[in-house]
This record gives sequence, structure tokens and C-alpha cells, in this order.
Amino acid sequence: MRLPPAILANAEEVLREILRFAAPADTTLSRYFKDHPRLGGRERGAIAECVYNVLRNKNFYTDFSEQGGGATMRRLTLLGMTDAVGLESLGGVSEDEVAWVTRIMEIDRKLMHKSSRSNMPKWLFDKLVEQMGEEETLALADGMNKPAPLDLRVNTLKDNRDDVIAKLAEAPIKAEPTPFAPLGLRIQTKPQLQNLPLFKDGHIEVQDEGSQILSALVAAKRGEMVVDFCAGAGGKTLSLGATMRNTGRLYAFDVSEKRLTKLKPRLARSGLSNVHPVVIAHERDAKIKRLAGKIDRVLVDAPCSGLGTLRRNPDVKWRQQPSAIGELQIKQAAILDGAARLVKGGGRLVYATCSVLEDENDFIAKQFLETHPDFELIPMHQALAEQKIELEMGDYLKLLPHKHQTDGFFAAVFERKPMPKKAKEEDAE
Ligand SMILES: C[S@@+](CC[C@H](N)C(=O)[O-])C[C@H]1O[C@@H](n2cnc3c(N)ncnc32)[C@H](O)[C@@H]1O
Repeated sequence: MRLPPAILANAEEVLREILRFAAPADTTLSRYFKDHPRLGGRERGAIAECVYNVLRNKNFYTDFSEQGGGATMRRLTLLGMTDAVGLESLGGVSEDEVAWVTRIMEIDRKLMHKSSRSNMPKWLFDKLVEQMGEEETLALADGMNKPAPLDLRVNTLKDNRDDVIAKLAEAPIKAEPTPFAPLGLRIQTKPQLQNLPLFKDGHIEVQDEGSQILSALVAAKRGEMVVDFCAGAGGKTLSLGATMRNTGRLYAFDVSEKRLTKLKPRLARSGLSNVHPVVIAHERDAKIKRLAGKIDRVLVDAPCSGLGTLRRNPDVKWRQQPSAIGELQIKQAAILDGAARLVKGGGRLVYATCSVLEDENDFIAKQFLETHPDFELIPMHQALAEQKIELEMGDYLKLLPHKHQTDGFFAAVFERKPMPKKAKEEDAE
């Protein structure tokens, strides 16, 4: 069945606003749908997919949309919508437009100029080429431009992976084990999970496989003192708490009260009672001083550019400015330094980002080791082997969508050397 012709005008309207990049695309879309309650589920789905297609393929689409007659925004919308639902599902398209779109859809995008193929701003493309070469950057760009599947994590406090697969099949939802994370499930469709008893009762949580691997690297154990230093809405807190079998103490710190508030209903579903959310003013907040040198494991899931999450948030590549990376590096180093003070001798510190930029990753990890001789690197292959995760890595974890079918993630694992008494006292100052 064809979509109503007005849908193109709706998509064009919201796209115009989103391409101003004044707010995240998902925020603008949600607000637009709230303001237009008459749009049905199918229409909303098509508009959202159209917008995301334009964000993913902006360079390619723009190269063609700026040529010829007609308004550029209409042409961008037509291309995005055609990629989303197919030309045959669209009403209100003129013959000329049909001919134009058909011509463009026939182009082999692999033969396009690399800027069109990569669909990235030039600064980002150049930076990635410097890091990994042109061929790999183009492969990464292709991987980032594919929508992500839905990954779940099974809450082992309440269920196990095989039983969850069977219960989902009754829904009927087809879920398969993720290749690397031992508790992960992958769903290729986009089912509404919120009303499923499995979700409401906390047997499953939505979490990218890469994010599950980062939590596993913390290797939190029963009865330990653990800190999730940048807990946000608690995606990793929940997996750490389950690994600790709901024992010990797990502090969830964040500077954002709003984000930590979102953790509360998730905690309630999960059945965890060992989590202590604490809003901190900054990484040297007096509230956390008493924990200095006492924590077994600290995770720093640092604020970053988010350039590893382009499969879900393709607007990030257009919204992120190169000038912001330097500011982020300063913040990342400061948070890592503050968090390191909490780690006890023999304890573990994990630094992680959802960025693919070495500036936010390898650079920060190396700088940390140079300035913190009391810490040493646990090579990633060793940390992964301990967790029985079969991934080939060197010193660091570098997950990439085109290679691992996860978002782009980085992690480095450090261990604090046994601490002399004097150093313990200095940390507490
Ligand atoms: C990448 S997000 C964390 C995502 C979260 N760990 C998860 O798995 O859902 C980074 C978080 O760092 C927080 N943050 C920023 N500056 C901070 C600081 N100085 N100390 C602690 N948290 C900070 C942000 O509010 C944000 O929630």
C-alpha cells in the first residue's frame, strides 16, 4: 500500500530542521512526532528512516540534489524516502522526479569519488585515513552507514541465554547468540520490547555487544568494591552489578543527575540492590576522596566524541567539530587521573570510549601510562582470554562495525602496582 503523499512534506519539514544540527536528530524527531500525533506508526517509521538515510548518505545525496531544477530539500527527501521504502510506495511524485530518482538509484556508489562514498566531513575522513589508510577508512565508513541490529544482554540474576532465546521465539522474535559476548543476543528486526514480560521483569536489557565486552573487561567479582565512574544511564552499571551477583558495592558516579535518574527504573527491573548512584560535581569531588586507594575495579567509560556510534547516531559525524576533540582529550585525561586515585594496589582500571579516533583512545591510554608509573598495561589479548572472549587484539580493544558488527569501541586495561603506604595517604589528599 502506498504511503500518503503528505508524508514527503512531513519528512522534508523535519529534515530541514535536523540539518541545522542544532540538536541531536533523535530529539528533534521525537519532538516532531509529538507535535504531529496524527502520523501513524508506518508513516513515522518511514519519516525516521528517510531522515537517517539522508544523515548517513549526505555527501552522496547532496552531490546530486544540488544539480538541476527543484528545491534541494525536496530532492534530498525523495532520495532518503526512496532508500527507505522504495519509489513504488510513494505517492505525489512527479514523472520528472521519478525519472531523476531512478537514475540516481542506479548509480554504483562504489564508483563514486571517495568523499561521496565515505559520506563523512572532510576533517574526519582525513583523520581516519591518517590512522588506518584509505581502504580501511572506506570499509569502516560502509560499516558505519549500515543500521545496527538490536543487541540484548541477558540478566543472569534472572535468566539464562538459552531460555531467553526460547521465550523470545514464542513472541515470536528470532534472536541469535552474539558472536563474542557470552550473554549477548542479536535481533535483526526492530520489535517493540517494552511490553514484553521478559523486558518488564528485567530478564533482558538493550546493550550493544561491544558495550557488553567493555563491561566484561572490568572482570568484577562477587563481594568487591567497584566504581562505574561515568555511569550515565547505567548500561554498563547493570552488567557489572550482575557479574558481581548482586553482592559487594557498586558505585555509579556521574556529573549528570538527569542521566543517573534514568538508571533508577532500570535498576528496579534488574533486581540489583548493590548499586549506589552518586551525583558528583567533577572528577575530584570531595565526596569520593574517602574511597581513594580502596576500590578493586574502576571503569571509566569516558565522555567522548561518540564517533563510534554512527550506525545509531549518524548525525554525530556532522555535529561533531574537530576543535572539540582537544577539549575532550583534556577532560578524558582529567577523569582518568581522578578515577585512578580510587584504585587499590593490585586493582584494575579500565578506560573506554565509543570513539574510533586515536586522539581519544591510544593517545590518552599512552599518556596515562607515561604519567602514572604506578600503573601497568594488561595487554588486551590477555584481558580478553581471561574472560574467554575470542577476539584477536593487540594491546588495546578496538572494535569496529565492519569487522566485529558492533559499534566502534576502544578499551585499555590497567593494573595498579602494589601500593606503598605513603602513596595511599597521598591519594587520599
Ligand atoms: C559515554 S557516557 C557513559 C555511558 C554509560 N557508561 C553507559 O554505559 O550507558 C559518558 C558519561 O560521562 C559523564 N561525565 C562527564 N564528565 C564527567 C566527570 N567529570 N565525572 C564523571 N562523569 C562524567 C557524562 O555525564 C556521561 O553520562
